[in-house]
Amino acid sequence: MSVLIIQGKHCGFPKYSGEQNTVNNGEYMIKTENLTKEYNEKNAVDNLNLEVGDGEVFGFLGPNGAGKSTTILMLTGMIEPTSGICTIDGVNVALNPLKGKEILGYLPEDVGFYRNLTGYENLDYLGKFYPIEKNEREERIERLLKSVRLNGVTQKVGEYSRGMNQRLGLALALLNDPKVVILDEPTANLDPEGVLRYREIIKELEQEGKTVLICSHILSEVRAVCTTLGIISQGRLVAKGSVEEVEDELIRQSGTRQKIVIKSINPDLYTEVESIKNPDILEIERTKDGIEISVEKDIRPILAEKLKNHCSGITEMYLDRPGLEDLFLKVYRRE
Ligand SMILES: Nc1ncnc2c1ncn2[C@@H]1O[C@H](COP(=O)(O)OP(=O)(O)OP(=O)(O)O)[C@@H](O)[C@H]1O
Repeated sequence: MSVLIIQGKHCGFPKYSGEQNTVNNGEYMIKTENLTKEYNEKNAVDNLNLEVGDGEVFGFLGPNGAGKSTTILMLTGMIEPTSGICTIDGVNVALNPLKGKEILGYLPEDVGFYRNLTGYENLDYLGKFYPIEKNEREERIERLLKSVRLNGVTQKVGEYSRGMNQRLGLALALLNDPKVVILDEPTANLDPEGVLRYREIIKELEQEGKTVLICSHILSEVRAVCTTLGIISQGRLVAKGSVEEVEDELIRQSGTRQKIVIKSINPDLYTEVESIKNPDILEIERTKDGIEISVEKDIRPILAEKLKNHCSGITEMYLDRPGLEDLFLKVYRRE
């Protein structure tokens, strides 16, 4: 998806109807209700119900063609839903895209800028579309360019590397000091130093209480910065929760076993664990230096508590399960 923010060809905002267009969302900053987008009689997004709370850093994941970009285009008011609604901080963005733009900062996958202007000139020109005083705008531009390490760069954007272009895109997404930030593949073109700085910026946004939705295929990156994750597949939300909860769900969907491995010289360990009645324990196996417990979810704190008085011979206890990337591949390779 290649988008020029504000003036690009994809900015075909639906007209503001003047209807009542805010709803009470409780604490949700991003909310979709039965959000559907149909293309060629097929639902790219299919009755999607998504809720992202105030201050969450939410990772929005899914295999190719799952409907992520289509969802983001609806959240940013760039395309209209076929049915259902989406709100940002209670604002129905399809009915009031201009209000939505005040609340929202958006970094598209390929952000387009004016090639014959510098980074500063681009931000200054595009920043004039926001209701920000000149002095405030200039101060923010200086600060944001410094934040993305582009301060003092006098090159025209046409001479920027892809990474520099993406960093400028992040600065633009934050220019209106948005409550909600949507980032589409924000690290795709960044070098390792750029990725580190990006992570710091996300931490800063989190500390400022912003709500951030990050769409990325780089799962290790998502895992590093996101407090919650959601997985969309065939236009529907199939898992949502903390990273651990989503991993648990993928383990379930993939039929993978996760194990708690306990190393111990204590011969009574097997019997001790067998006596613990916990529905998340599926199977216990003896190994040459301890036991392996197949579990529904990570119950190490419970085991540690139950075993603390009995099994002084425990030398090691760890969870053995595939990471998010492996699980994702297992579940979605067939799609
Ligand atoms: N403008 C369009 N016209 C017709 N079909 C479309 C259009 N945009 C998207 N689609 C279809 O909708 C489905 C979802 O596409 P979308 O781009 O939202 O997926 P995605 O999750 O962002 O994928 P990727 O990870 O590859 O970017 C796909 O089947 C795609 O072919």
